[in-house]
Amino acid sequence: MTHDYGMTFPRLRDAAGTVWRDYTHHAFVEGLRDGNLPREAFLGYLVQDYVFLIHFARAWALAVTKSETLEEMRACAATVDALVNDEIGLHVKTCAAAGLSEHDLYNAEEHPANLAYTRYVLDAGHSGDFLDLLAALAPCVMGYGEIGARLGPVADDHPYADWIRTYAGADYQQVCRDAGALFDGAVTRRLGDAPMGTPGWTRLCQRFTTATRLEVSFWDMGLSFGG
Ligand SMILES: Cc1ncc(CN)c(N)n1
Repeated sequence: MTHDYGMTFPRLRDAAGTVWRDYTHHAFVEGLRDGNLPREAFLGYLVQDYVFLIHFARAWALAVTKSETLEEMRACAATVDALVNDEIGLHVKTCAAAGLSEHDLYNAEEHPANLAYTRYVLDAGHSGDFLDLLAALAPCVMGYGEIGARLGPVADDHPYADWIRTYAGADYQQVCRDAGALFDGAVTRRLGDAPMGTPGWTRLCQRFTTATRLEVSFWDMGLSFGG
């Protein structure tokens, strides 16, 4: 499946092998698709995902500081904005309907799977360079883009219509295309026109695949809330 998320992303996705499918076709995702995911699993996941997005936005803010060009800074800053001002609105609205305030969400205790993922991404940025960080960030952005595109469009009475529409929607798909263009430009700038085969490329593949595995663990965590 291709959604015009640039050239770098599909190469890293292919290098990740079956782990990518484990993530994008996980039982949790299939439960969202057919509507049979238990509500407790969804809400437990959503609370954790709110906290995830807070730390994920911190990681994109770190990417602003690791940028080498104004164009890179602007693209990373726009992603911080999309996370804390758009995507998170889904979580706030859905959880409010279930009786949870944003204060409750912000102060929720982090599940170890959540902690492992977000701190891995932040560490990729602290211990590595801009590309290390982008490679760790990419599975999150583009994976949900692929999932949303596959699960949408959806009927109004689907139990997970809001979630699916958020990721299938034009705004989120644009975030994915912008991130893909950012990634392509950053790779060309730092690794040249033929990045595959460079030592830097091998590291990117490792970062991307590890972050994808952490996405699988995140869905596993979500299912564990289902009782
Ligand atoms: C764990 C996770 N991964 C990705 C996304 C999509 N931004 C998300 N909300 N949560």
